[in-house]
Amino acid sequence: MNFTKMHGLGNDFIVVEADALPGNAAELAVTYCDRNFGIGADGLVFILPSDSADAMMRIMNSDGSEAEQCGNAIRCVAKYLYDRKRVERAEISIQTIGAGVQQVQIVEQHGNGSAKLVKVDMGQPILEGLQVPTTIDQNPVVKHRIEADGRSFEFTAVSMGNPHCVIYVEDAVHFDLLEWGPKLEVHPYFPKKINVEFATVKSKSHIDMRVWERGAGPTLACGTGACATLVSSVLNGLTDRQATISLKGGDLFIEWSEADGHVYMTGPAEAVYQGTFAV
Ligand SMILES: N[C@@H](CCC[C@H](N)C(=O)O)C(=O)O
Repeated sequence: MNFTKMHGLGNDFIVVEADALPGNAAELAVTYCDRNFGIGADGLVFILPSDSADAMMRIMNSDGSEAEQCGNAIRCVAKYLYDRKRVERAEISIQTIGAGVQQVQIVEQHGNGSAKLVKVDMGQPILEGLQVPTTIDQNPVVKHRIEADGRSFEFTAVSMGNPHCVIYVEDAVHFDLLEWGPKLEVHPYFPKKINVEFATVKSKSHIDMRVWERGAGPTLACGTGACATLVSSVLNGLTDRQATISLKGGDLFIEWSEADGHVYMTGPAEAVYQGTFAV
């Protein structure tokens, strides 16, 4: 199988174009996402035919679980389709499992010649607690207390098609992600587990964020996590509706539009190399 290694801000993927999802997709993800015995990646992404969009994206986390949506991967898929002229327009539609068909735009990066950014209409966030899903019947779930291993946090729950729990801490950059991420990911509040974002608001338009991803662990960036963090920060009265989210791998620009209630994410996507692997 041919693959292209791609990343969005260091959140990296093995990207494969195929006619159908292989029956052993989960096993392939575990094998080839392994950073020592495989190619190494946070996820295995399939670009498949779609009846309702230019293409369909399906993503397996590095532990083999399937995610409903992935913000950094959708930018990579759009860039792949554009660069290979599979779609000869700057507006590309991509079908996802958890967030329907999303519109993606390839945009010029201001003041940087031919470099391109990718802007995605990530749709409306889901805020009903039971829909995120959490076990909490509230809408929205904001500043809700959660206890893990003797420590207590406050979280806000947001789904961008996939579930997120946003927690504000004093210093997200130096926060002990490896200790608290895995404990919160599997908390009983979250029937489908959860992606955990630790955030520090620097100003009304700037947030530092670090992420522990469901099924992948600590990654350098999370697009849906950045969207969830901005939505949470607006709900908590901490920021404006537009902000730069600084992740370990770089910055994403996120806007929660007042006009249509959709979240828009803008950031880079890069291809690194190509290869083949055995199925
Ligand atoms: N890195 C992603 C999210 C990937 C899926 C996630 N681990 C999940 O299981 O929901 C992003 O950029 O959004």
